[in-house]
Amino acid sequence: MQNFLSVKDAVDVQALVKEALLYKKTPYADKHLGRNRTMGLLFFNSSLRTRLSTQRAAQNLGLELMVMNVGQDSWGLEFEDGAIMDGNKAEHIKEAAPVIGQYCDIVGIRSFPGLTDREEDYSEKVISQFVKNTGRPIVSLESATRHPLQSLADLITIEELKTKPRPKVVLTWAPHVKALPQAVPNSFAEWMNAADVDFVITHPEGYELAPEFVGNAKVTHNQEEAFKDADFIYAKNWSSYTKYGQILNQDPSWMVTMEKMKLTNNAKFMHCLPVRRNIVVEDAVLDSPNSVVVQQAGNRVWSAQVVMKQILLSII
Ligand SMILES: CCC[C@H](NC(C)=O)C(=O)O
Ligand SMILES: NC(=O)OP(=O)(O)O
Repeated sequence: MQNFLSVKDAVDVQALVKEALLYKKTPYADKHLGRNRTMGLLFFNSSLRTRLSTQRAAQNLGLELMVMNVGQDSWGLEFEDGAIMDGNKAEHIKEAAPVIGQYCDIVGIRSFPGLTDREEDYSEKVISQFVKNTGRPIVSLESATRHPLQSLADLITIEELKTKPRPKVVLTWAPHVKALPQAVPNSFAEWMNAADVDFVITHPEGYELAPEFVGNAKVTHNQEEAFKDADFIYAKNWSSYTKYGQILNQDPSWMVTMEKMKLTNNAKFMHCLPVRRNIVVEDAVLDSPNSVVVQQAGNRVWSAQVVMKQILLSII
């Protein structure tokens, strides 16, 4: 595994899930694999789960760690080719990335989209420049259009909790007070399309995701219809892709409630977190035994650990 940017970097998705579940039972099985190796974690944006779970996974593999908040701890970085750097960016990615590559054997990058220029965001301008210039394997800690470590953890959770060979999994849009990226739903959709699940996406009109992520999923604007007989409900807000970065709808009727969960086949409730209680989902659902959001977040360690193992095996 050269880089981990999307499901395409997982040669065998099911094998990755099985290895991750094995790590869950034996977390220190490869405790020395990362000995004398260093991983750098660069955050352009906030994080709790990604920041802590990737550090724990690295520790389980004996990796040394460096963590940096880009822009606060380091210089502001310029990504424009040919830029005349007379603004507030002190360093160009063409220097910063290879220098980081001098210190780190693997580099994780979190960089959210700007949500104003769709072409720029969907070209993955930031993470692709790190891939081009660092000279080391790059792991996405959520990029402009994907969040693969989250999606692998989501699939691990579904695999360990499913009660039938091919569960019905529903990705439902839910309201939010801010315009959020499409990265999590995009990534969840492409991993579900790569898994053996009956996958349904439901959202209001105007929130269609990019076709390359929707794939063969069934799509409906009727949320109640989608919830019928579902085994997993995955709630997430995202801003419009078609009217890029806009909030078109804050209709509270799309919030996930116990009433709606009663339409399902006793479904588990999933969310990548952080979640806005009583905006995205009502307290009663999050506080019910059907909510698996904490177990799902715990699986981020095994998701990161199995990816780091694959990357380490490619550089040792
Ligand atoms: C893991 C989710 C990170 C981010 N969420 C927020 C609230 O910014 C998002 O929606 O992409
Ligand atoms: N789900 C997730 O990636 O959480 P953080 O943004 O807190 O890392």
